[in-house]
Amino acid sequence: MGEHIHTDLLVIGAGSGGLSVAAGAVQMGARVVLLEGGRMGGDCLNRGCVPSKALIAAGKHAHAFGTGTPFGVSRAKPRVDFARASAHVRSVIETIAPHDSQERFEALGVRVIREFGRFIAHDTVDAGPWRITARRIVIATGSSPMVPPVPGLEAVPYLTNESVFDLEQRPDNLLVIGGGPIGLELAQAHHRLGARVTVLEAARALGREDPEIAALALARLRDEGIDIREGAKVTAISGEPGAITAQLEGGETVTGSHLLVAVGRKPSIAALDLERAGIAHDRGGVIVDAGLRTSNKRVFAVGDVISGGLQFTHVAGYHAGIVIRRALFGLPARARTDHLPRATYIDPEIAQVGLTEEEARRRHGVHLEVLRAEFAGNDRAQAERLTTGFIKVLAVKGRPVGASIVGAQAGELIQVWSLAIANRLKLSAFANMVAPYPTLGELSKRAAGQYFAPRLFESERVKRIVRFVQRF
Ligand SMILES: Cc1cc2nc3c(=O)[nH]c(=O)nc-3n(C[C@H](O)[C@H](O)[C@H](O)COP(=O)(O)OP(=O)(O)OC[C@H]3O[C@@H](n4cnc5c(N)ncnc54)[C@H](O)[C@@H]3O)c2cc1C
Ligand SMILES: NC(=O)c1ccc[n+]([C@@H]2O[C@H](COP(=O)([O-])OP(=O)(O)OC[C@H]3O[C@@H](n4cnc5c(N)ncnc54)[C@H](O)[C@@H]3O)[C@@H](O)[C@H]2O)c1
Repeated sequence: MGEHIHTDLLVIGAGSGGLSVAAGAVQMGARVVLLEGGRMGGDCLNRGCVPSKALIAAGKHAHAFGTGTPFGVSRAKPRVDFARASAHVRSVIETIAPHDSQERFEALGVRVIREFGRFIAHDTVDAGPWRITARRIVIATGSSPMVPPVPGLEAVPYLTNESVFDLEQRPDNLLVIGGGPIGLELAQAHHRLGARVTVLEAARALGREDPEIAALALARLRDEGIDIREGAKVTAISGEPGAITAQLEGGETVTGSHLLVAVGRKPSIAALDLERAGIAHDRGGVIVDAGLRTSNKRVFAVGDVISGGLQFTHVAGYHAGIVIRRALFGLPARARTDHLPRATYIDPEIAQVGLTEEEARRRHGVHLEVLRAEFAGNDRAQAERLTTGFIKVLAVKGRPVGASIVGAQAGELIQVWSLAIANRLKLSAFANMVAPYPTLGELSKRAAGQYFAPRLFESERVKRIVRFVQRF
């Protein structure tokens, strides 16, 4: 047995959530121990956001060879060196890695132990030869790819987000099971780098998004040549390396050289022995209250491991702030969800914050006003021929309660709406703002303007006032 460590805060997992908790807490003077059994940086850095966005960027360069004609730049067939694209992905990870590294965290004063942890008591965790007893413990163990119980799947080589970024050779014909953000981002990136891609989605692709937004995005992906099949339930898998066949309900079969499974996530809790610490959980993960506290009062959870939570890096970071306030300062901080944005980095990009139109209509009924601005009506979008897309703002009594965007830079454009919803700003805040011309950002002002236009331009009262003032 190694050392028995006593500390203020023990963080289990050094991914987006755990690193943020550890960095914040140690800089505020707490004694912090951080456990990481795998790679520092967790999924986002090593197998998630960072490699996927890097591969998408490579795909964008290849795609640009075919889109210049309207600008007077003739099309050409790109020669893609997939191994170099992979090297680019690795080098982006390596460049960012020092920020999440053991060295950096040790320099901050965190005691980093590279072992998997498991509870042995309410306040104590074993990790390799170490035993750690802590006043507060944060579970930040994240999630791993869910593998559906499809007969035959285990007998063929299949890829997940844990292996797909290690490919050195382009898959010629990629089958993707799952039409969520992981499936579609990776489908488009590989397609642009020269793969044939078929997406098999059991229900509706982009099923969480506003249906109008999903429809527009999916139409574009299909136009590009990606075969997206919805309502395509895979009932069996067979084959061998290089020729894998998915059988669909109804009997149809689809064959590809590679298979990527992207059907959602399962929480990483199996090895934690949560029962030993009296921590309630279900299939979705660790159960927490609004303050992110588990059924064990000294234990909190952040990020993907939370049951029913939103699984994004920025959400894990937001959770970290709540836990620091509660665990270190005893403040009654509570996690909100109404202001949390998300973006899916397909082209056209999709972004959402707050309620969708459907949700807003259900909650606010006749009080809901839907404000829109089309990319085609924006001068910068015209200049760049980025005219596919729109922004939809859901407004109630002069305030935004949600915004949905599809189109170029949606993830950037959503941010003013995140700011507005987080701070309960009124739409008049957008009217007061001046946006530089010509920018896509003017779309937000245009959408907000839709709220005031009928009130100003169609109001008999306003017209009477103007006529009256003009007499003097
Ligand atoms: C392909 C893909 C693309 C994505 N793209 C985006 C994106 O663009 N934007 C976005 O916001 N989100 C994205 N995500 C989601 C994002 O990666 C996660 O939401 C985020 O990583 C969650 O952070 P976390 O800290 O909860 O967990 P993780 O980052 O998974 O970290 C958990 C860590 O805990 C460690 N661990 C597990 N069990 C133990 C244990 N018992 N003891 C010690 N250590 C343990 C693991 O090794 C891991 O390092 C993407 C995910 C994937 C898979
Ligand atoms: N841009 C981003 O921020 C980003 C990118 C990737 C992932 N993520 C995060 O990771 C999470 C997981 O992503 P995901 O795409 O794996 O999951 P998801 O749950 O969002 O989508 C999975 C899809 O697979 C389908 N599916 C499930 N079982 C199936 C089956 N047997 N056959 C065919 N289809 C099936 C579902 O209907 C669903 O549409 C996301 O919810 C998100 O939080 C975020």
